[in-house]
Amino acid sequence: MPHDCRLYLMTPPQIADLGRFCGEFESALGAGDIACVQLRLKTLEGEAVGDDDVLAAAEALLPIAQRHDAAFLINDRPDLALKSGADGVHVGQGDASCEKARAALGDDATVGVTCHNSKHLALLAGEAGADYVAFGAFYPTKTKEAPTKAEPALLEWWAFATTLPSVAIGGITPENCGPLVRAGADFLAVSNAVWAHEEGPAAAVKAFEKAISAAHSGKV
Ligand SMILES: Cc1ncc(COP(=O)(O)OP(=O)(O)O)c(N)n1
Ligand SMILES: Cc1nc(C(=O)O)sc1CCOP(=O)(O)O
Ligand SMILES: [Mg+2]
Repeated sequence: MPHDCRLYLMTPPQIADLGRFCGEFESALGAGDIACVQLRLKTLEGEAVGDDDVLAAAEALLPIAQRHDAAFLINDRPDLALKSGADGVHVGQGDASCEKARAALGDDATVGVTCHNSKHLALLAGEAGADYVAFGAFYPTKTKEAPTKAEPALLEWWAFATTLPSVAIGGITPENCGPLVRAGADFLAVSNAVWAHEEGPAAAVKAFEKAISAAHSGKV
């Protein structure tokens, strides 16, 4: 039987109304087991998101994540992770290096690294001290223009070859997550499938839990 796979929730790239979003965030986290949250704010009407916006969102969301025992990571910026008191940071290949993020945040912080569909990048990230490696995109995604396409076989190989946790990302939904769970993904990183779910984020989280559990028990 595959080991447990858990949800890793990414915020939407834009949060227009932080007060309202806090309610949705609380309802998603209250609906099931979410291991980790990533605050991933990107451009708003073509304008780069300001540091103050990230810090304000972190200040509002971090206590909610803590109440629900979810680790809270900041995307891209080790400096803002440090300032906000987050548990860690997720860095991509064009962001600060894993080593720099670790030096800024210390040994206890969580540092995750984007590795696209590359065993080589993932092995380098592991050597550099990453706490997890992220592979993607597994499915077409509306959230960003993903530069690479990854296959479940990569997750299988990773789980066989190493003990470092893997995160699968990109267009993952309750309906398509089964092969990733069965391939040994430790975490499913999801955004649009939760925030744009027609019955709301709590229903989405419950649907993911059901689908993960069905995949573990071999029903899909
Ligand atoms: C868990 C996780 N995996 C991959 C990414 C993508 O990071 P990156 O390539 O730096 O792209 P942006 O998210 O910065 O657009 C991620 N954020 N989280
Ligand atoms: C942020 C991100 N990175 C990806 C990668 O392939 O590295 S795919 C992606 C988008 C994830 O959001 P959704 O669940 O809405 O598809
Ligand atoms: Mg990045």
